[in-house]
Amino acid sequence: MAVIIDGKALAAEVDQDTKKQVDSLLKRGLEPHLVVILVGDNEASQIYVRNKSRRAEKLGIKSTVIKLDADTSEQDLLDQIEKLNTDDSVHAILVQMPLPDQINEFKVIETISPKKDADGFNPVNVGRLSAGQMDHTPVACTPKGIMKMLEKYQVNVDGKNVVVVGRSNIVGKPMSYLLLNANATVTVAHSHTANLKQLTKTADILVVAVGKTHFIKVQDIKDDAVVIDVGMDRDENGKLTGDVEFSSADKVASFITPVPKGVGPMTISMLMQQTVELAKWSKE
Ligand SMILES: Nc1nc2c(c(=O)[nH]1)N[C@@H](CN(C=O)c1ccc(C(=O)N[C@@H](CCC(=O)O)C(=O)O)cc1)CN2
Repeated sequence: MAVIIDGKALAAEVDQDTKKQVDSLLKRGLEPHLVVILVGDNEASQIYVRNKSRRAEKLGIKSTVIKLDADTSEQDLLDQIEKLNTDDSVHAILVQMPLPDQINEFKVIETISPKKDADGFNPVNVGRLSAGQMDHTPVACTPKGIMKMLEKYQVNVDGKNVVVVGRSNIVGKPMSYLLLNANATVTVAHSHTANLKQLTKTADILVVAVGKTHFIKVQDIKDDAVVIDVGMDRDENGKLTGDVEFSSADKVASFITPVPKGVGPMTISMLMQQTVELAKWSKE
């Protein structure tokens, strides 16, 4: 039976450390400030944004939520971001994804100052990450949280064959760069990959981020593989499930993340940690 990687417990540990750092910054007169922009009324996004601002409050981080109507124009959103870029009291800016169709996601990400890029999605920061320049570089929070999990559970990635299934800008691509920077041999698979399930079966570490309930089953996993499930899907009964069929996968894996309480909780904790880092870097 696999060891279950407890994302909720680890997130609480990260938060404790973040709180200590916030307390010490507050003593020096620096109040980290995160601004989250939510466009529209996507139900899940509203919950995530609420959770982000509650967590920030709990840790002593100032958080401001800007809510914009679903029909907000791209230009209005870009203008709003430009204003925040020049506001010295703001250290971190995040635009909640997904965005309504009339708004070009890339233009939005490109407009956020790389120095205030809470999500690490700006192309300058993605470029730095891909070049292995990790110092003072914000990184996408979900992959960053996964690296933290692997470290905590002493999973050595150096020289391991890692297969990342999914090539999104939020998870798959930054995940592959982080693993490559840590000396893993990384293959990124996606919907056009030939013989995908044969490939996943070769992975020492398998990261799955495809958004399809139980896409990976026990027969697709190598014995003793480490399985990281980034999926957050709903099954036919509306129950939250992952991309991996946990009930069978945990019989062959050495380590596995559950859904919920696996990768998800780490995302917000890493966001809080990154907000504090951006505040610190702004004074260096
Ligand atoms: N600008 C961004 N937008 C989005 C991101 C992101 O990192 N930056 N990621 C996701 C949503 N997300 C944070 O924004 C997020 C999703 C899920 C969780 C989480 O803790 N999940 C829980 C279960 C929650 C539930 O019951 O529904 C878990 O897995 O245990 C945190 C953050 C897309 N947009």
